Amino acid sequence: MSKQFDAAEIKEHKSAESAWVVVDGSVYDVTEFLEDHPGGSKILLKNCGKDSSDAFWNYHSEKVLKNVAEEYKIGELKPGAKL
Ligand code: HEM
Repeated sequence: MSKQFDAAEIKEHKSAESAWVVVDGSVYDVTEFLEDHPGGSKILLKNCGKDSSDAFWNYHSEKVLKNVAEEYKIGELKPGAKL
């Protein structure tokens, strides 16, 4: 079973030292990806520490989630957790 995170923990990871994004209930540690993000580190960092599903789907296809994000997945948002 994958690791589950509560909202408080996710919110702590919103800096270049540790940057997590949540898309559709999955949690991704994108710290190492910030500088490689084709859309730039700034916009990605701005969306860390929170649920960025809407922002994510504005700019990416399903392929990006499956092929690129998967590598950075560290777990799931706890069911019922409110971000
Ligand atoms: C797991 C997190 C993310 C991954 C793995 C990721 C990956 C990528 C990739 C591979 C691209 C290249 C374009 C493509 O292939 O579609 C891209 C572009 C982009 N991403 Fe992300 N991204 C992530 C999160 C975000 C978030 C949260 C935002 C916030 C809005 C964002 C904004 C953008 C923008 C603005 C572009 C440029 C789009 C363009 O040039 O048309 N990304 N991203």
